[in-house]
Amino acid sequence: MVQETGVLPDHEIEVLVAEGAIRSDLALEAGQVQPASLDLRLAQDAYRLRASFLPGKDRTVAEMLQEPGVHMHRIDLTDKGAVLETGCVYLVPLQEHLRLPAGISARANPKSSTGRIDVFTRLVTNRGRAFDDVPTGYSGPLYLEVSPRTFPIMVRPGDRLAQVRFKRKRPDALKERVVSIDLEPPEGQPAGYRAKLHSGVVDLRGIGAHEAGQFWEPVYPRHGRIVLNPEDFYILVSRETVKVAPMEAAEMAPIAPELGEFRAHYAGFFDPGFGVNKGGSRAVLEVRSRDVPFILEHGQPVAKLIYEPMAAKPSGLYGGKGSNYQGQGLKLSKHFAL
Ligand SMILES: O=c1ccn([C@H]2C[C@H](O)[C@@H](COP(=O)(O)OP(=O)(O)OP(=O)(O)O)O2)c(=O)[nH]1
Repeated sequence: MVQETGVLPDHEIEVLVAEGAIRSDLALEAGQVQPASLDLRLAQDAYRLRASFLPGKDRTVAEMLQEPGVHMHRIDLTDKGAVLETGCVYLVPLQEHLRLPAGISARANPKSSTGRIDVFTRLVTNRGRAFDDVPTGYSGPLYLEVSPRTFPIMVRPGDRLAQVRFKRKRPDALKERVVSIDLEPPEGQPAGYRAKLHSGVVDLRGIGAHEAGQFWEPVYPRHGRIVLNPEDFYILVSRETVKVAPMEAAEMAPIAPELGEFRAHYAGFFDPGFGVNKGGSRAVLEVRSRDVPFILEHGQPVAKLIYEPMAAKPSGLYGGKGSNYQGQGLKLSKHFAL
């Protein structure tokens, strides 16, 4: 049954494609429509920006890019791809364009695999005054701001770094669940991983092709505690198992600004069906401390999951073919082999 309000499932996203509300230069690929989101694909070039920007209510992104000093150079991704460097901000046009009907808005997030390699992405739209939110009625192109933080990344046209959810009206949250950190792993096992700096390029097409030990070192807590070094990026795991029912979609959000100077996630969408499996699935958390060293303790709340209703049940749920993180415990991104 289709609800008045809620997050659109795969089959309703396909209707948006058929009706021209989602258009793209090339036909959609298999797996691009997920249970409650659409993966967005990089187009053919990338602009190295001097600094991140929002166009503001009177300008398109293309107009902004033409202003003096906004971008430093254009990089062609089409030949052998290109390496995006750490510490730099890039803007990449996406293959997908939107012409949203009244009552449908969209919201983007990095994909989990993107967040897990410490690549920060945000969606930018014409006349946009906020990142990642696309208002109802938006008609125009989409751009992705990409900034690799720890590892340089090799990208090519068609790579899918971010995803977008579509919402009918403004669904009220169904519930919230606090997510806390697990720093008491089984005997002899790490509680997480810390990224090694200056370790090499991560090729986004290289699934399982990178030796984990070259890029990560295991983290072993003492007495259920670790100290986050402000320069470093950590992959940790939730103490709770997370479950998202077929008629729900969840998004991870900061728990409260007063919680301290660290952030516990970059990639926030949890699909319908996630964790609905024997044994459950943990949330993988991307953690970074800002400015000061920070003591993290077992069971400390670090984020919350906000659950929203689906507008209808998806035809496919998370955990089917092509899902990389169902049933996960502590897990690095799919690019690494342990
Ligand atoms: O910070 C996060 C974000 C997501 N997830 C889980 C829930 C989500 O349902 C699943 C897959 O997320 P996403 O679709 O963003 O990842 P992906 O990179 O596309 O992986 P897959 O290929 O498995 O879809 O990973 C986490 O554990 N931590």
